[in-house]
Amino acid sequence: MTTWIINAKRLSEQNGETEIAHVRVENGLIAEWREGGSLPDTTGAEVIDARGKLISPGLIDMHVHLREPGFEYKETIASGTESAAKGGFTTIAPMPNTRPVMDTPDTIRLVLDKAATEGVVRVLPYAAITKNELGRELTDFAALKEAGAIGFTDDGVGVQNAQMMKNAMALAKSLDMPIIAHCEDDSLVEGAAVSEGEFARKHGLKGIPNESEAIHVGRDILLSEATGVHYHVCHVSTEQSVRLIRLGKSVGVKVSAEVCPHHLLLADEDIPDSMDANWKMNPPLRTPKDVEACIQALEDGTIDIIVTDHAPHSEEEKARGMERAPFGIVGFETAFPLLYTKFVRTGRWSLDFLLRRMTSDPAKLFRLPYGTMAVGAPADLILIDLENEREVDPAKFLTKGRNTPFTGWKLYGWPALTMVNGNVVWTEENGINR
Ligand SMILES: NC(=O)N[C@@H](CC(=O)O)C(=O)O
Ligand SMILES: [Zn+2]
Ligand SMILES: [Zn+2]
Repeated sequence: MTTWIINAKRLSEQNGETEIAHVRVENGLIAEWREGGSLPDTTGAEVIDARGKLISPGLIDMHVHLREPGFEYKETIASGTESAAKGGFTTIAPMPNTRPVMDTPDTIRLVLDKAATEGVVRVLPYAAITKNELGRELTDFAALKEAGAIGFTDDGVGVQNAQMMKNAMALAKSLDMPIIAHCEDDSLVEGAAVSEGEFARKHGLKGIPNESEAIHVGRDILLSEATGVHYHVCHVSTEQSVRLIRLGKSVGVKVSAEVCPHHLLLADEDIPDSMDANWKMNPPLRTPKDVEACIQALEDGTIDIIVTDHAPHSEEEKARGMERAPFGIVGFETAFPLLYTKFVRTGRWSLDFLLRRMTSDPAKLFRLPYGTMAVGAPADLILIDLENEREVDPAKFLTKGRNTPFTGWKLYGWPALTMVNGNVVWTEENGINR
């Protein structure tokens, strides 16, 4: 089947300017690009008129929670991938903290099968480092890799024991697989819900200190140096972590890192006094100094990629209040508009920079054949409307989660069409297309 997307705005690789381009998609692959004003011959093809919207490789999100199996009331593979498609994501990597935990080949296969039959975007699952994410016994890495896992992580909790982490890294290295780490030292956290700082002091709450994250980052960089594994730090939120990752990179350790939109845009002092638990996530919102450190780290390449850490929870769970509600906020349907509006439209970043950190950079880091619009590549393409301002309205989300601190924010940069493997899976006009 042939599809032409005509009259799209494309960023030029040479100078970052935009130019009008037309792309032919053939059998799921990008087949041909034409530049300029004159239209190609589209006889016999399906034609999508982009009407000047931006065309980009589909976004790639290497840290998400789809909740299936086990927590279908929070999200399913169907609802989560639909939400991803609406957010412009064509490839997503779900975390294994499901029920059961994705710690066996069968669970990995179940997720892949469900994604193939019920999902609308590409799903690349991680498997757990330890059985049931309890930190006691390693999973069968070789069998999990064989089943289709793309890396190992106990996201949701930190691996508390250094020897366990070192063994995991050595085994992952022998299989040429990455270790992805949620960095959190439990002994320093002790049931706190928000960061140690302004907000915690004002409300007399126990705080999560910055060191609880950075201690694991520092430990694991040393273990990565010792084992040679590709070690990837989840959701960096502190200036201290940034400093350690920068140091690790400077001495040649294979360390990489990711950051979430909320840690680039919000600080603990922004949390409303109403103690709305839609502002509760792990790691917590830190100080403005940490926020600026994360932004600069992303800019200078210390932090490699942007992820959402899309973490849906039910309204009932989030209504339990700041101290009792679970950690996490949804992310797919606000990520690009937030960053485009707050960093590109304000002039701090180029559009090219933002897109690279959400497309080609994650693809390169995890050696995936996506995140590119080169001829021959899978046609994972999105159209983005850069001109129209719209308000964030959780009632319109496709995710089951309504847990976002960004309700009411007025943003630009809304995805308008998402194509995966040459199939249009979502459009703004007609919604999901299976
Ligand atoms: N980020 C969160 O606040 N929550 C995540 C777990 C995690 O990413 O650590 C979740 O599974 O809900
Ligand atoms: Zn985590
Ligand atoms: Zn997570």
